[in-house]
Amino acid sequence: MEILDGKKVSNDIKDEIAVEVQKMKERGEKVPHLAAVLVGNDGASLTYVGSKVRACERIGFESTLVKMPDTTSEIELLAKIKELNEDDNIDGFIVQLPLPPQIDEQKILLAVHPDKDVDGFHPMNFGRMALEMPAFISATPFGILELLERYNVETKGKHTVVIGRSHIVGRPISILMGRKGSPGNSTVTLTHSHTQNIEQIIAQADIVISALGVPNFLKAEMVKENAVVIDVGITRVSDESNPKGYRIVGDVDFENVSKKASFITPVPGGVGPMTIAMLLKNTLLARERHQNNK
Ligand SMILES: Nc1nc(=O)c2c([nH]1)NC[C@@H]1CN(c3ccc(C(=O)N[C@@H](CCC(=O)O)C(=O)O)cc3)C=[N+]21
Repeated sequence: MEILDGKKVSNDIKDEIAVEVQKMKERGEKVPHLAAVLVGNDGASLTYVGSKVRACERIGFESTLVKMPDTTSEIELLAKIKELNEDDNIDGFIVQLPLPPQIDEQKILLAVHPDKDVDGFHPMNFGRMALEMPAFISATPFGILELLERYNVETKGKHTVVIGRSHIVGRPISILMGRKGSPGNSTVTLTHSHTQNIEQIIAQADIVISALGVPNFLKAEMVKENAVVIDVGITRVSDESNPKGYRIVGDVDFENVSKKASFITPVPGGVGPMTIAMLLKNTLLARERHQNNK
């Protein structure tokens, strides 16, 4: 069994990006600038956005954190998005999800200019991704592809079973794994809450991607010998012995599944850190495209 070390690979990617930033500086070019909009003060969202901003600092990007109160109206958020769309200093931005209930998420995602949509959540980018056109690929699925590629995990002709059909992970990764090229060329089954005989389907998988958010869902008995197991679950469970008062757990019973898997991602330290690295990669791409369009 080999661990797909997202922590290490994400650090490698950040180092690679830092080299590119240094070259930009030497050419006298403006460095990439990422903005993140955070509405409200959800604890987990604050943590993630904080990590994104810190990562920007580390690699030499500029970053802006826009904090808005949880009473923000849809109109106010749309006005902020318009401002960021028009601000030539900002190469890319994200609106951290989830949003408070008074705000319609779909309206917000549609308002982000596709060229600045480094989350890849706009239907234009999703559609371009599905059609194998150049696009911003959302960071979590992009991170999974990058991990598979860097560890030379064969995906061609393999049966990939995706568990969960969320718009930000399950659905896009099910499309990406079946696209032409490498990683890709996989035969994909997308499973969800209405899937019948899900255990029989998972048992046939060469690659299992679990994006469910149910701790310990995937047990050793459920997976085929030598399967590749990607754990996208991140659930906070309270833990008094941890200084933070919680720890994060994945969907996979790592201790037992790892004995059977050929490759497996840990939680923490697997897909999570890759998400941040690929967001930075998308921001670098946005900067380069922006530069070339001038
Ligand atoms: N507009 C938007 N874009 C996102 O990309 C987005 C979002 N909204 N909302 C929430 C999810 C979740 N997400 C994570 C990012 C990093 C870790 C991460 O670094 N996890 C660490 C541990 C972090 C911890 O200790 O909590 C790990 O798995 O090792 C996890 C989850 C991005 N998301």
